[in-house]
Amino acid sequence: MTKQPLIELQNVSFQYEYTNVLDHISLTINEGDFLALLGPNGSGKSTMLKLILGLLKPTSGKVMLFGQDANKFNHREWIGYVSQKSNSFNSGFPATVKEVVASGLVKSLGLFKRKAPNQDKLVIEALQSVGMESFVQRNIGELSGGQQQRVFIARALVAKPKLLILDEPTVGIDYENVQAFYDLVAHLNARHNMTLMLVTHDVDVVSSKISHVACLNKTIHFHGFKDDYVNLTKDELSEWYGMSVRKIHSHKEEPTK
Ligand SMILES: Nc1ncnc2c1ncn2[C@@H]1O[C@H](COP(=O)(O)OP(=O)(O)OP(=O)(O)O)[C@@H](O)[C@H]1O
Repeated sequence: MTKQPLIELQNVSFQYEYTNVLDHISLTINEGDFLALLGPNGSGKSTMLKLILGLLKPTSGKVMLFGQDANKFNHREWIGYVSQKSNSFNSGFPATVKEVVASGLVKSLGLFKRKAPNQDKLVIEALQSVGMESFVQRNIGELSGGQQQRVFIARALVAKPKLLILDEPTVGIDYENVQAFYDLVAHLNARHNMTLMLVTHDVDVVSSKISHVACLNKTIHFHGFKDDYVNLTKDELSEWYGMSVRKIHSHKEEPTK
């Protein structure tokens, strides 16, 4: 059975003023994929996300979402997004976990529309899926960074998206919680067939979970299955990136002593 492409970038270029940031990018993400988008600082990852989220328009080329031209795409609720700084609310922030998660329904309901009849149920279900239902009445600022991150995943999940985009979601979270976080998203991918696009500097920690890797540095230097990425040499990667690259450990490799 052929999988539906959810995101297609067709020969997309983008420039800010005079700076060419993305150069003839073609990339397809299919239903069920778990793609890690890797690239050094300034390589264009956030710009690419903004093009996918409809916040920027390509200078040339085309963005297709769920088979439709992104300009005409009117199902934004199918795409969940968790941004880089979703886990840094301080303790005085005046919103409960319930309110934060419910705000994720705005996209599908419209800002000034009435509360969905089943809103409370949807909020609890979303919190259950990230193991945070017992925190529903708590203030978001009282939670740890890792707990806040889970709440923001629930906020992205409450509208039941088909595609979840995570932009460096584990910055500032300790190692143990990072592992738990990736177990959670891998579960969403494997059990709920949720398509995932994860933007990161470091693929090491997710190596066992992802299905595909794309390496971006203004152009796409590699896009393929994770196992093919694992078999690339360090030199190949460094040449493409123009810098030294940390490599994910293949299970075949001996651990370093
Ligand atoms: N609004 C803007 N105006 C002009 N140039 C910009 C703007 N936003 C980003 N840039 C430039 O575009 C390039 C790509 O930036 P982008 O934020 O997409 O990279 P990134 O891969 O997400 O980086 P990082 O890993 O540091 O977040 C950089 O050179 C950046 O300076």
